[in-house]
Amino acid sequence: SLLADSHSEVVVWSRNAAEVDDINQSHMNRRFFKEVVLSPNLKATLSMEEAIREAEAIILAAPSAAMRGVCAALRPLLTPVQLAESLIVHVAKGFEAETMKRMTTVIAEELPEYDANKLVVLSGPSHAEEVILQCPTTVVVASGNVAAAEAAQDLFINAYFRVYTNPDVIGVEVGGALKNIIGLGAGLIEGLNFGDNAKAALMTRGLAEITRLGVKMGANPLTFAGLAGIGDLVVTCTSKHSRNWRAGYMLGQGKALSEVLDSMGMVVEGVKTTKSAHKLAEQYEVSMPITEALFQVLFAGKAPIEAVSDLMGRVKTHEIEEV
Ligand SMILES: NC(=O)c1ccc[n+]([C@@H]2O[C@H](COP(=O)([O-])OP(=O)(O)OC[C@H]3O[C@@H](n4cnc5c(N)ncnc54)[C@H](O)[C@@H]3O)[C@@H](O)[C@H]2O)c1
Ligand SMILES: O=P(O)(O)OC[C@H](O)CO
Repeated sequence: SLLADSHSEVVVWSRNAAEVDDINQSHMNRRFFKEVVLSPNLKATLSMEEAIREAEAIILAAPSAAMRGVCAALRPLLTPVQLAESLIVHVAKGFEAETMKRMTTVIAEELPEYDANKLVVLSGPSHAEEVILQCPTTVVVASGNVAAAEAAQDLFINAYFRVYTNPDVIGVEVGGALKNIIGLGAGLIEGLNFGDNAKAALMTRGLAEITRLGVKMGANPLTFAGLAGIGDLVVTCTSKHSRNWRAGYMLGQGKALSEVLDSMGMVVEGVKTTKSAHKLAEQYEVSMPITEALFQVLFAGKAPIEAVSDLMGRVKTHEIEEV
């Protein structure tokens, strides 16, 4: 919808025939956005081949768990011209669960003929529910290739969608993935009725552990002070639109994880990301107490109230690591 506001031909590929019909016939996507009328520039198709035919830019917007499969299906459809010239941008915020790989790594592995350095990640505080209403939104695009990042900036930027560039692909991907864990925690705190001090604490100390792991993985620490770090963390921990926050809220109210996920009907990236980050923390020997607490609640049956009590009772320490 955002791209169709500034570009004449935008085609969405979907597996869902009802969704495709709704977009093509009524210019609506009522499964997700009840009352929004979409641009007539936006078309939908059930055929991936048709969606990417002659595409100058390809946006990969599937959930992280689906990214490898989507790219495997895309590979034989890309023409030599597209492999050499098309921009590929992904917007997924998570890791591959089994391998803990970042999305640009997964995409590069599945599209070996495409220059991996040209891949772009777009991230930042950008709930679709607000972008589609043209509410002012800012994001960051990162690529190892400055020209690719700037091409993505030019592709997406418009009067209500401001796009910054950043060369730090690792930081932007890690920030976008890990903020979802803290979003789950913020919802959980609210579900327990623990108030705003606790939420502020979770966001602040959450950013500390996101930064700690990100830097060990090779990120620039300053990226976490930007849109893909604190920016997205704030929106996920405070917005009524956040699926991660909502899932955490239900957990805090005592609902079981399976019940919560069944009721969402949309991806809650933070659940699988908690498992990945838990493993990454071990691998990189980084302390991530909030992630550990969420891991215990999600996968080891620990009561949320007990997890918070454990967090508060940890051994006393300095705030700033170098001290
Ligand atoms: N929703 C947002 O506001 C938002 C903003 C920025 C980034 N993201 C990220 O974008 C990604 C997708 O999130 P979403 O909000 O669209 O999730 P969603 O659950 O709302 O929608 C996911 C869509 O992908 C489709 N899908 C799932 N598996 C698929 C597969 N194997 N092949 C093809 N299609 C498949 C689903 O049918 C659905 O239409 C996530 O990583 C999320 O973190 C979401
Ligand atoms: O609804 P959430 O929690 O998946 O968050 C969506 C986006 O990442 C917000 O920027």
